[in-house]
Amino acid sequence: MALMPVEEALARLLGAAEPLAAETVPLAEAAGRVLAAPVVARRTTPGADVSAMDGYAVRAQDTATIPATLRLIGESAAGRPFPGPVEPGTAVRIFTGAVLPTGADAIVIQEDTTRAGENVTVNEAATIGRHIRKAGGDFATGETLLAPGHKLRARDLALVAAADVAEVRVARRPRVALLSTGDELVRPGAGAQAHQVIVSNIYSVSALARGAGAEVIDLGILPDNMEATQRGVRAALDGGFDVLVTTGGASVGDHDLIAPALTAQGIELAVHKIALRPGKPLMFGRSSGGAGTQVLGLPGNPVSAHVCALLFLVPLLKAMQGLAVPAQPDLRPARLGADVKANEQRMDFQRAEIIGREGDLPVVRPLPVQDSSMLRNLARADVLLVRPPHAPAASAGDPCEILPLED
Ligand SMILES: Nc1nc2c(c(=O)[nH]1)N[C@H]1C(S)=C(S)[C@@H](COP(=O)(O)OP(=O)(O)OC[C@H]3O[C@@H](n4cnc5c(N)ncnc54)[C@H](O)[C@@H]3O)O[C@H]1N2
Ligand code: MOO
Repeated sequence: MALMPVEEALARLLGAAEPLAAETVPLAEAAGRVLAAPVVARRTTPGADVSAMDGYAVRAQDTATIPATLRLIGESAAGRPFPGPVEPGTAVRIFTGAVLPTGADAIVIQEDTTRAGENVTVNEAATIGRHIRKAGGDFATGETLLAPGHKLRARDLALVAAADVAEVRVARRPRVALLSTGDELVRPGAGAQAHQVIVSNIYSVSALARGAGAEVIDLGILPDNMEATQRGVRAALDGGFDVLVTTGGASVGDHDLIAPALTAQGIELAVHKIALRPGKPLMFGRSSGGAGTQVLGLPGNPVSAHVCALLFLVPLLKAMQGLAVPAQPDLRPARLGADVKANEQRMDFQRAEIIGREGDLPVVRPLPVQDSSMLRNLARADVLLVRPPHAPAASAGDPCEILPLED
């Protein structure tokens, strides 16, 4: 059976992504949020010419012949400017960040002076503008500092604050609900027996979603019966979430109920089964009623769920917040550190380790176990080695592509 290419599935998913409404948040809560409006400076910074060093504000021409002894007439400290002008033959004691007094055109650092009471002797000639930060040298009132679609990083927050902007317009956080399915599933620490399986994939999937800016709510585990699955899915769709992520029950077995349950809720699956390993049973649809929840059905196998969340959920959440998202998986160049076999029709994301570097490129080698239920190698992997559909066999040293595992 021909499976949908990963690129097409991603294009359908991102094509259905609608931008979230904007909200205003105080700067202290804005880290990691995506701007919905530009940040425009509300002040010029520095607000005046200021000293960059501790020393003396002088007229440079007074120091043309050294040593030059000047009369101290006052002090300019940060927040307490000196009121009067610096006349010829005088100097003002000044500290880092303090406003340059009128008349002065240079700073002499204190290491280059000798102080004697009310006089200061300058031992190094000053040049005009030396150690002075000009007014507006950083930015000026009315300048656009950050554009919409920009994710606020720690350093941006300092810039926004310095621009006298106390709150920012950002995209609302996507609200994501997680629904696990499977009679065999129990919570970690709840005394799982041999025939049971511990719910693991939701922890990695929620961490990825939170890392992409979402608020995540775990709606629990549904048993493998149609009625309960229908009820659970309906309740989740009524919850007003932006995205519903289901895990498990995505494949073709008798107990794989997610696709029929979604269909019964009127959701048309725009994606169902893709040319991806791990992650073939991935499905995606959008509920037409209410909040228009996007539904992403992830396979139960925890490696498959994680890879699908990286490839699909993370870009979807970013796009909803207004971030620019590549139309294709964001692959990076690398070199093979081992021979690899020819690939079949599914794009293959193999857990791999970085074993060295060749020039700028990492050299990567697939880990020996690629089973999509095995978590130790996923945790151990440095990257995913990507093998395109129908790629021929390749040798150590050949170019290849990788997908970073953490954002
Ligand atoms: N005849 C076929 N069988 C299967 C196919 C196929 O095409 N034809 N596809 C296989 C592929 S590929 C995958 S991947 C799996 C995924 O199937 P499901 O999404 O239906 O997942 P389940 O059957 O519910 O579970 C699979 C496996 O994962 C465990 N699981 C489920 N949920 C969780 C969870 N929240 N945390 C940890 N582990 C979980 C579950 O116990 C199973 O062991 O189907 C293949 N079969
Ligand atoms: O594609 Mo499944 O995800 O092989 O394990």
